[in-house]
Amino acid sequence: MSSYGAESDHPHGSYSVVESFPDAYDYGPGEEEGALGSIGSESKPRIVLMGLRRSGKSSISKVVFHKLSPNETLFLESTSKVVKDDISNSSFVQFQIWDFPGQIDFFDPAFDSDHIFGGCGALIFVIDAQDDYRDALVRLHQTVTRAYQVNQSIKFEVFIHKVDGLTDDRKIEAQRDIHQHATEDLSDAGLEGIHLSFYLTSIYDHSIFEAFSRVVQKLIPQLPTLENLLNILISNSGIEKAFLFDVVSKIYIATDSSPVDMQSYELCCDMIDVVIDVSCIYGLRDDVDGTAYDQHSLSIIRLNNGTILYLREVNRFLALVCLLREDVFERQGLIEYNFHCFREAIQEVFDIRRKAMMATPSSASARDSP
Ligand SMILES: Nc1nc2c(ncn2[C@@H]2O[C@H](COP(=O)(O)OP(=O)(O)OP(=O)(O)O)[C@@H](O)[C@H]2O)c(=O)[nH]1
Repeated sequence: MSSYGAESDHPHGSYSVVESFPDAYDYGPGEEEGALGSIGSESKPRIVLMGLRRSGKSSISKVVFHKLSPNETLFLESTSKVVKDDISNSSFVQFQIWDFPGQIDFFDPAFDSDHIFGGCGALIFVIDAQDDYRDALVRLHQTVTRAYQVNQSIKFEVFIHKVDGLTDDRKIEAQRDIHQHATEDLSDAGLEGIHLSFYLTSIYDHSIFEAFSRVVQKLIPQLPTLENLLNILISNSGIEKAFLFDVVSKIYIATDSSPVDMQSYELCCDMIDVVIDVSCIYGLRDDVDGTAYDQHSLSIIRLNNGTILYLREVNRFLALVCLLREDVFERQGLIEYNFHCFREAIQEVFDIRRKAMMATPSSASARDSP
């Protein structure tokens, strides 16, 4: 079973807001229908992808948000224009990704850094770890200093990318080296206050989804509330680990506060694929319009090591996926009860946000726009 659909099959994502550089910088507020009503494109948090040519920026965006198979990225053409991509997968994960061409010139007068960095929530800088990365470090420094001058609240995220080609030792060495040089360059420039986060990523495994999850989480104001709710759920139900997933992108928007290990995350991602694939094949009725994921979506998978994977629909975008021991699952009734309380609490978080958005003039004007 494949988890990848053709780009046009993507159920929620909208793509291809391609505008030519430099005209790309002026565009009016668009409208996007999300779970919370219409949200103007400009009011969505923006994630900017930058890095040298061929570092893998477009591949990351396509694999994570458009279900492109990693092998198909081999045929991607170099980006010559800024590609603005509205991500509206879930009511929580609503943002824009701007994919910049590698050859972008900050000193070009057409490069309007106030506009680009002003509304930017996170800047992801992609470094090809399989290549000589000295030039990339210079560009990283230029990018970060320029962006910081405009907007001091940007989260700077460095993806040390294409690590599938490296041994474990070389991965650690590359991370240490890049971390050291990047932070030294900043402190030499008197910018110790800038915090960079580093991630080892590859489109050929789950690391890119995990890294993107952590970037997106930083842009979700409700994160502490969600984490708290998950902590309460797991401690009262004997669950070992719980993730709140955006089903379409497989980004986890929150997890409990115990550390995340990649194996658990991969298992949960695979479970979502299995549930969606099986539902697509056996769960859809010919006579009724339906989706593979709905309020009836529920799955329990027993592994041969005494672990249970448990998936429940939370709302039409989000799923709770948990790992727990088989003996704990004997108290399934308790888990079900706690889950219902959890789902209601999540609904309340949504309601508060919806009311807050209705009350703010900017969202009201976005809703009123034609
Ligand atoms: N091995 C490996 N190759 C990757 C990975 N990600 C991307 N690539 C390859 O890197 C090449 C360049 O990828 P692109 O996504 O086009 O790079 P880009 O940064 O958008 O390039 P420009 O548009 O020129 O700025 C493609 O052949 C991808 O298949 C990865 O994680 N591992």
